[in-house]
Amino acid sequence: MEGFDAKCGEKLEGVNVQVVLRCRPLSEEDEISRTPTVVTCDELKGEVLAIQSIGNKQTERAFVFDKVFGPTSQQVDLFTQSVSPLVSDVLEGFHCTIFAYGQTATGKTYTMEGGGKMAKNGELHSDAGVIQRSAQKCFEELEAKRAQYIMKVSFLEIYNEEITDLLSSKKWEFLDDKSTRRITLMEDGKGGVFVRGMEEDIVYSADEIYKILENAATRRHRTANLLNKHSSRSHSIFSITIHIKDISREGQEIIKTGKLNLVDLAGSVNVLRSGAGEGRAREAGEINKSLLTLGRVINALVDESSHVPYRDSKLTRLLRNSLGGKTKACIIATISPSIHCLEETLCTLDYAHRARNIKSKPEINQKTMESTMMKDLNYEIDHLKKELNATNEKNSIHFPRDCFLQEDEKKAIAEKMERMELKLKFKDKQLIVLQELYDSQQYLTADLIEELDHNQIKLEGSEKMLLDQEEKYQKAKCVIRENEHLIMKLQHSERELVEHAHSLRSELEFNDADISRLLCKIEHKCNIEERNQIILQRFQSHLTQQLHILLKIVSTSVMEQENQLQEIEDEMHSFVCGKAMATREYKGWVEKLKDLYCSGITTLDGLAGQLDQNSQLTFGKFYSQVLTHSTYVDDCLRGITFEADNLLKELQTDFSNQIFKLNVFGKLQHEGHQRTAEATRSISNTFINFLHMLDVHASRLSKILEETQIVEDQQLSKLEREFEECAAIEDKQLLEKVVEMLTSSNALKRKQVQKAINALRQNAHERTSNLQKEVSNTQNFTSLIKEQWRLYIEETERHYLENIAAVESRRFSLEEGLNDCIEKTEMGSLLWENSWDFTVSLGKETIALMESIVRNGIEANQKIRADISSGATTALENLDAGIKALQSSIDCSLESDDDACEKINSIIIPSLREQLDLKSRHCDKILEIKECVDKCVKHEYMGF
Ligand SMILES: Nc1ncnc2c1ncn2[C@@H]1O[C@H](COP(=O)(O)OP(=O)(O)OP(=O)(O)O)[C@@H](O)[C@H]1O
Repeated sequence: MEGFDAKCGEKLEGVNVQVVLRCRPLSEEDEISRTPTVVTCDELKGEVLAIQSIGNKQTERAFVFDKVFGPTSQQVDLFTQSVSPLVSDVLEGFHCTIFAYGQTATGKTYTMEGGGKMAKNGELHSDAGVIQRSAQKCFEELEAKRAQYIMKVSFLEIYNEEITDLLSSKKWEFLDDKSTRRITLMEDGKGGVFVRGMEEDIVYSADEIYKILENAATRRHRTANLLNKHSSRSHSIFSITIHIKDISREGQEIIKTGKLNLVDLAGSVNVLRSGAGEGRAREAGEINKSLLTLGRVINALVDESSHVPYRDSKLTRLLRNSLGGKTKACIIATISPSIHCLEETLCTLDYAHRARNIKSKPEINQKTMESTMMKDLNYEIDHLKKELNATNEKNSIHFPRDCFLQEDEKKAIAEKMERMELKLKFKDKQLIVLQELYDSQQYLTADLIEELDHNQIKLEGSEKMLLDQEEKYQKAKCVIRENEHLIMKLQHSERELVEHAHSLRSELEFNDADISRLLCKIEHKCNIEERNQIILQRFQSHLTQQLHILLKIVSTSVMEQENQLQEIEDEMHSFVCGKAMATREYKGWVEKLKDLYCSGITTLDGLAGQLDQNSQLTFGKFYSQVLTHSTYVDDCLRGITFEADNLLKELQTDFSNQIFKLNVFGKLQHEGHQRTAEATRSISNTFINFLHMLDVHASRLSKILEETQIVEDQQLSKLEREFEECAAIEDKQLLEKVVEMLTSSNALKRKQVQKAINALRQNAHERTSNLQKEVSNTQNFTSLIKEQWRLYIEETERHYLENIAAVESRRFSLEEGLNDCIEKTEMGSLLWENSWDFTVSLGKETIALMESIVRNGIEANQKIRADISSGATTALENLDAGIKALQSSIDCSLESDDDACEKINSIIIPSLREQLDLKSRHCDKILEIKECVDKCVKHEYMGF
């Protein structure tokens, strides 16, 4: 039908595509959940307002369309106002297309096919869609005009860029055989396309169309269940073609051909939001491809671009004439008022609004009967054959009733039928020949497919080998990982050993620090002893000084006594001289007194000498004791120092031995590490080489595979191309030179196919031998690497055992050395404890001795003091007795002696006072010495 001669058609000026908008009501769920609406429809103005919230702002976007149908609009309203005029145009000979475009579930199918409820008693249901209503209108109008017509319908579905004929009843029985079910688009050689293998049903009433729709719906339902198909993801095209016989103004018989395409497009759902999985994404992608291409076609048409990408999808190829061509087009854009669909709604509104700018140049398709019959005969043969088959099946011939209204026409048609039957027989023969050709082609194709399968199997074998290699590679990787793990463990144990050695070293250092602390203590002790010596020396000097002072005081006192006695003697001498006469008789008494005094003084002198002697003796004892003590301490310290020195020297020697051993051990460890590192480095190099080789082989393999694929693809596509070309050429020429062409074509094809097969075999053979070579290379290399790896493992194990033995022996010797150290340290500490006890006991003994010495000295001094006191008392008593005797002798004699007596008294009293003073000073000094000794001994020496 695309092949009508347009020159005879009426031409109209370019008209814009009509775009109507339909907004569905809210769904029940939306009503229940009180979903807000964001779309307002003004049917009178033909305007739609969409309210958009961006942030806190609300913006309204207005879109104007040719017609707007709000949520309350009915099916009949839409049909009457927008579709019905187009149906009238179809009956005038125009080609018209109605697209339903919009988001999923916005009512495209509802608008086109209705709500599923069919007509009852010839009355359409209020839910009936555009298809039913159009069909009804066509029949009603044609019947009303009593026109002669033939009406045919076709129903196609495009899903994943594959076309399915929804009318082909036979084919639906072989759902598994995809090749029989799918039909293809072919170029008609005049710039148009036709659907090869598509069935067109001749219909005589609207009811038949309803039935067809019902059947197609059932089939689609079955397909949906079998292939997980859904109307949302497929495009459907329902076409009604009407050939109407008419009389032109010039009185010529003409045939007008009107066609109405009713297109229910796939839902324009956002692919990303659809949650499509891998398979679904492909589906969505393909649908998107069709929709995108439709969008691009619309854009190109709006922009009046030089290239319109009709060929990019099957949908646009099929509907090429419907947009921007000679067809009148109407787009019914469907939207939902729900806020949840706002984004898609805005897209639909933009898309539809833009489509309003598309212009097309509709033409009436009408031809004279003769030319139509002549020119379309070839095209009609196929269809007539089908019609004949259909009528044969029903055992009668069906033509529209109106075709038989006149006898002339009946005769003409009968003649025509005869002619056509003859032609049909001829065509049948041609068809048989063609069928044979087709069968031979099928065999060839089957052979080729078999060859391809064979190659595929080989390819799969190669892939399997590659997978095996990959598996081996993975295993080798695992072994490497295990060995790495082993090496890491070894390194870990080595680290632990080093840490242990460090801890031992730190313990030794700690012991060293202990020993140095002990040395410090010894030094401190020496210092204390030195200080004690100094204190003792100071005490000694102080005591000597005090004793000197005491001696001095005693000698001064003796001198003073002598002076005083001298004075007394002088006085007495003068007294004696002055009073020689008067005192002669008392001379004896004085002589006696003098003797008494002399004896007292002598006693005192002896006592003082005794004191001096006693002090010197005490001092000598004390000094000798101090000397003995200091000699003891010196000897003791010297012995201890000697012992400590020896001990320290031994310890130092031990330490240096240990350090030497540690150094040796560290060196050995270092060497072991180096050995391990070198071995690891060598093995890693080997493995890197191995991996590199594997990479090289793998890349070579993939390259070979790629080359094979490319070559095979090229050859196959070349073969396909050649076949296509050949088929196309044959299609054209077969009608004229079927026999010659068949022969030459068969020979040519055989030759080409043979050539291609030979080339394929050759290539496959070459690739297989290459692959085998590569695989044997890889195997050799892998076995080499395995051997190297085994050697490496053995060497590593040997090193590991050696290292462990070395570490064990070093550890043992270190332990021994340390035990030695510990024993010596314990001995040292025992020695120090003994020396400390000895020093303490020595100190205690010395203190006790000194105390006893000092106590004896004090006692002796006290005794001397008591003796002196008793001596002095005796002397005083004797003096008192002498004086009393003298007084009693002179009391009654000489008053003049009073002066002499007073003078003597004046000398004697100060002398007595001085004596008392001397006595008290002597006592004080003794006390001072005692205090000083106490202080020295208790506070400074004993350290209280
Ligand atoms: N204008 C309307 N009035 C009443 N019901 C409607 C209307 N539009 C759509 N519906 C209902 O909404 C549901 C979905 O509609 P429909 O299947 O026609 O959507 P669709 O756009 O064809 O979806 P898809 O793209 O998935 O094929 C149906 O149950 C239909 O009855």
